[in-house]
Amino acid sequence: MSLDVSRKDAQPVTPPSAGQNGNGVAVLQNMATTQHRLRLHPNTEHKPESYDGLQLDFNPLLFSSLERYLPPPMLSLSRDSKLHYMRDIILRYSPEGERNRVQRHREYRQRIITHYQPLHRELYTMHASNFFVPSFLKAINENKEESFRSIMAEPSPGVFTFEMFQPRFCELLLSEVENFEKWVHETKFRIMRPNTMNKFGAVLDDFGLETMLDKLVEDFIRPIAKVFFQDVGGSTLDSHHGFVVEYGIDRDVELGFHVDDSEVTLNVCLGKQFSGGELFFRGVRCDKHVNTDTQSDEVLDYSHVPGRAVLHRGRHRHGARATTSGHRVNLLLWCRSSVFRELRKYQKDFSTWCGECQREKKSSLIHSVSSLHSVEETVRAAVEAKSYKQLPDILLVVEKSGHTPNPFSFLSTYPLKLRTQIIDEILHSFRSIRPRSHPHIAYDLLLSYTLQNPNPLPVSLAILQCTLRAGCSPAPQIRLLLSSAWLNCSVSVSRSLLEMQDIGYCPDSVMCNYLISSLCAVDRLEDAVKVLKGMSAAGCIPNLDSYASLITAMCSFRRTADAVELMKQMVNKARLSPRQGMVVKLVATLRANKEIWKAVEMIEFLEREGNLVGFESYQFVVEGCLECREYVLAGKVVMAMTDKGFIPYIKVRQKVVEGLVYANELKLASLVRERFSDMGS
Ligand SMILES: O=C(O)CCC(=O)C(=O)O
Ligand SMILES: [Fe+2]
Repeated sequence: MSLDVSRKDAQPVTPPSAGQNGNGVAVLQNMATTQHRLRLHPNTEHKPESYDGLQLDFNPLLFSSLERYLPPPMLSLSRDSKLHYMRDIILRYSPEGERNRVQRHREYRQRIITHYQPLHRELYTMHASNFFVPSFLKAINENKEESFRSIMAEPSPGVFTFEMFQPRFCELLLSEVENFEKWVHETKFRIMRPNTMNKFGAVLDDFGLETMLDKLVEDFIRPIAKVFFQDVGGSTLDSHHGFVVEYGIDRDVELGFHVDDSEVTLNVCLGKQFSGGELFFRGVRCDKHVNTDTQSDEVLDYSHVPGRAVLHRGRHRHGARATTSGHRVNLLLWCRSSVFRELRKYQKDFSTWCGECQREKKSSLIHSVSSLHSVEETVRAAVEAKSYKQLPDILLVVEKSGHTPNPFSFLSTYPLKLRTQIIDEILHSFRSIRPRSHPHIAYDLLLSYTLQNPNPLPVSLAILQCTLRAGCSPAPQIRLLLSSAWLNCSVSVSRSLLEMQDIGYCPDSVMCNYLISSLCAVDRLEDAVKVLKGMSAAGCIPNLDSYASLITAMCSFRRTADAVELMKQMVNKARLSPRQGMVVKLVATLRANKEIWKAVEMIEFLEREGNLVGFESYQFVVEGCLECREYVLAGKVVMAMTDKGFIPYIKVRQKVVEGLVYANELKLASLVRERFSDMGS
C-alpha cells in the first residue's frame, strides 16, 4: 500500500520553522543580538503573557512559547515591546515565500471574518461545561494518567478513544458549519478546503473559531498528549489546524491511507446519521519507513460514534473507509509542536514511536547479542555508554533464552557508590519509557542482583519502589530474597527507610506494604509489625493495605489477640475504617477460636467508632454464639443486627428463639420473636 506522505494543508500559522536555518533553539541563539542574547534553554519558571485575542500574523501560542527564551532583562518589558521584538525575529527567519503566503492567508481570513455572521456565538469562546461531557471534564481537572485512562479505551497501542462532546455541542457546531456553507454558497466566496485530499469540509480557524480551538489544544489536548504522546512533542503542542470533513454519497466518500501533518490528531465524530466511514489504523511510522509493511498487531478498525473522540499520533498511518449512506461530519484538530519539528530534523532514530525503527533496533540487538556477545557483555556495553533505555529491549533476550547468569553481575566490579549511582541513573531513565511496564525484566534482574549481593539496602528498596510504580509485579522469588535481605540488615526500620532518602528516593506506602506482605509471607509477623511501626518515622503513613496484610496474616496464624489489637490501633490511632473483608476475616477467626465474646466486643467497638459492620460479620457472630451456646448473647446481637435492618438467615432465627426458650430467657425470646415478625419474617 502506498501512502500520500506529502499531504499538507493550508496551515496558516507557521511555527518558528527555522527551516533552512537549523534547529529552533540554535537559531534562536543566532538571532540574538550582542546585547540581547536569547536563552539556549527556555526559562520554564517564567509564566509568559497571553497573546490571545490580538491581531497577529502568527499563532498566539508561538509568542507565549518564544517568550520563555527571551533574555532575562526583556521579561519585565511591556507585552507590546516583547511582541514587537519576537515578531521581528520570527519574520526575519521565515522565508520570503512563506511570509507572502502568511500575509495572503491573513487577508483571506480577514475577508471572511468581516463578512460572515456567526449563527451560534457561544461556540466562539471556550465554554467547557457546555461543550464537554462531565467524565471528560473530571479527568482533565484531575490531570493524572489514571484519570485519563479511566475514561479511555486504547484499542490498539497509541490510539485512544473517549467520550468528549455533549450532543448539544455537536448539534450547534454542525449547524454553524451548515450556516457557514450556506453563506459561502450564497456569496459565491471561494473558500480553501481543509487539505489536498478533501473537496468538502471547512477550516474552522478561517471563520473565527481559532481562539476557541487554541484553548481546546492548550487546556484539554495538551495535558493528555503530555502523558501519552511525550515522544512526539505532546507536551509542547503549540499550533493547530482545525477543520471539519464531510463524507457521504454526495460529499467526499472515503479517505485514502495517509499520515497527518500533525504530531497529535484529535478526530471527533459530530454526527449525523451514516453507515460505513470506519477509520483503519496501520501502525506508526517515521518518514523513512512510511511505506513499510504492517504487522498483524498494528491492525485496527474503528467505527465512529458521534461525540466520541479518537486521539492518535499524526504519524499513525490511517484512512477512512467509504461512508456508504447518510452524512458523516467529523471535527479534526491537527496539533503541532514547533519544538518537536525542529528536533526531528537532527534525529535518525525514531524508535521511541516508529514501529519499524523499533523492530529494526530490536532485531539488530537480538542479532548482536546472539551472534557476537553474551547478554552480559551487551548489557555492560549499554551501561558503559549510558544507553540505559536500550536495556529493556536487550533483556528481552534473557526472557527468551531463559537461564543466563544475572547480566548485571558485572556491576560488582564497581565500588558500591558508583554502583548505586549507575542503578539510580538506570531507574531515572526508565521513567520516561512507555509502556511503563516495558522494563519489567530489567527491574526484576536488578532487584535479584542487588538483593543477592552485599549491602542490598537501600538500593533494592529504590528499585522495588520504581518497579511497583511502573505497575509491574516483581517475580515471585523477589519476596523471599527481599525478606532475607531485610532480616539480615542490622539497622532499624526507620533508618533503612531513611537511607533511601539519602540516595534520593522517598519511601512510599506501596513499597512498604510490599515489604510487609513479603515478611508476612515468610511468617515474620513481628518484623512486619516493626515495618508498620517504623514507616511513619520515615514520613510514610501506613494505609489500609499496610494493616490488611498484617491482620490477615495474624488471622491465618490464629493470633487473634494481636489481630484485635492491630485493628484497634488502625481505627483509633490511624483513623482508618476497615474494609468489610477484614472485619469478616477477623470475626470468622474469633469464632473459629471460640472467642465469641471478643468478636461481639470487636463489632461493638467498630460501631462505636463510627465504622460500618456488614451483614456477613453479624451473621457469623450470631452463628458463633449459637455454637458456643451463648443464647442470650445471640439474642442481643440479633437485636443489634435487626436495628441495622439486617435479618439473620431463617435457620439461625429459629435457633436463636429456641435457644432462648431453652435457657429460660422467655422475655428476650419474645422480644426477638416480635422483632422478627415486625420485620415481616
Ligand atoms: O474521516 C475521518 O474520520 C478521518 C479524517 C482524517 O484522517 C483526516 O482528515 O486527517
Ligand atoms: Fe488523517
